[in-house]
Amino acid sequence: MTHVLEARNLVRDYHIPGSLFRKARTVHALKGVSFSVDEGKTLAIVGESGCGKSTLGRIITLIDPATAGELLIDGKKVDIARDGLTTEMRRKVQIVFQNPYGSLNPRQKIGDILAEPLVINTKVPAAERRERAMTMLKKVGLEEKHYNRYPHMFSGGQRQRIAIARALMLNPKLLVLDEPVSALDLSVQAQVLNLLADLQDEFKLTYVFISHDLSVVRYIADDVMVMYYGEAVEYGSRDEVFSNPQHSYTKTLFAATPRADVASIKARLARKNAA
Ligand SMILES: Nc1ncnc2c1ncn2[C@@H]1O[C@H](COP(=O)(O)OP(=O)(O)OP(=O)(O)O)[C@@H](O)[C@H]1O
Repeated sequence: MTHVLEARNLVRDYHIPGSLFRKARTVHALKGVSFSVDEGKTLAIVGESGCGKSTLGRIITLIDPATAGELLIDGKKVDIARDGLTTEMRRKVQIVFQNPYGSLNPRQKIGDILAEPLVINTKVPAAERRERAMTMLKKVGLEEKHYNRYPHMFSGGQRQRIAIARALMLNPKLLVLDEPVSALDLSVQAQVLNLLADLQDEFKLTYVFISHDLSVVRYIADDVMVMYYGEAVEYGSRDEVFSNPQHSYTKTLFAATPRADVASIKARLARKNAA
């Protein structure tokens, strides 16, 4: 079976120019990271701040280039230097960021926010754009009456639903979710995680879920990759990694994390495991 996403030995260096007070230096943000994700599955990428999670997310989403390595999306090799990237390839991968306040244009109505990816990337006529935006609003648990409202009129959880809806407008295969629930209250986190699980089932979506929160990862992930200073120090199925962490960093990380599972998260996990 072809993986929806495969990374082989991805490397990313950042060159920081020198100044009067400091020598030029290179930050090795990713030091050769390899993994794959199959259709409909979720790979969680965990690690503390600065370990390279977001750098990896930006490379997978084709926002940033890698310095070396190979990236395959849906079996097709991506030019990691980004030259010659096709629109089709870009449409297959979308990203949802942590901050639903910052990622939506405050001056745009929700309907226009959702239609924008279609305006930029397709020739879909206006009436159909409106219809597709309305349909997507309902898929993420919002209503038609929200179409003409502005982002500031929504709660944090609703805004994250809007960001998810926008990411799905081009029917991507892969969603990179960069700390998508970290800014939300615990009960709202559970609702958004359940929505993501439902959308994954419905659209056979593949997720790369970037998080520092192990209770969330435990709920959402099929596989887990633990990163530490730009390296994958642990990579395996969720159960393997959680029940038998190998690396000393992972053991410390797990020991330091409170088990704050929400009741509804547990219920959903039980349903997922029983399926
Ligand atoms: N544009 C950049 N220029 C220089 N260094 C960078 C840049 N982006 C990231 N880095 C460095 O690369 C390393 C990895 O950063 P990255 O943001 O990927 O980590 P992270 O695990 O996502 O952290 P956080 O959770 O805080 O976002 C860090 O040392 C960071 O300082």
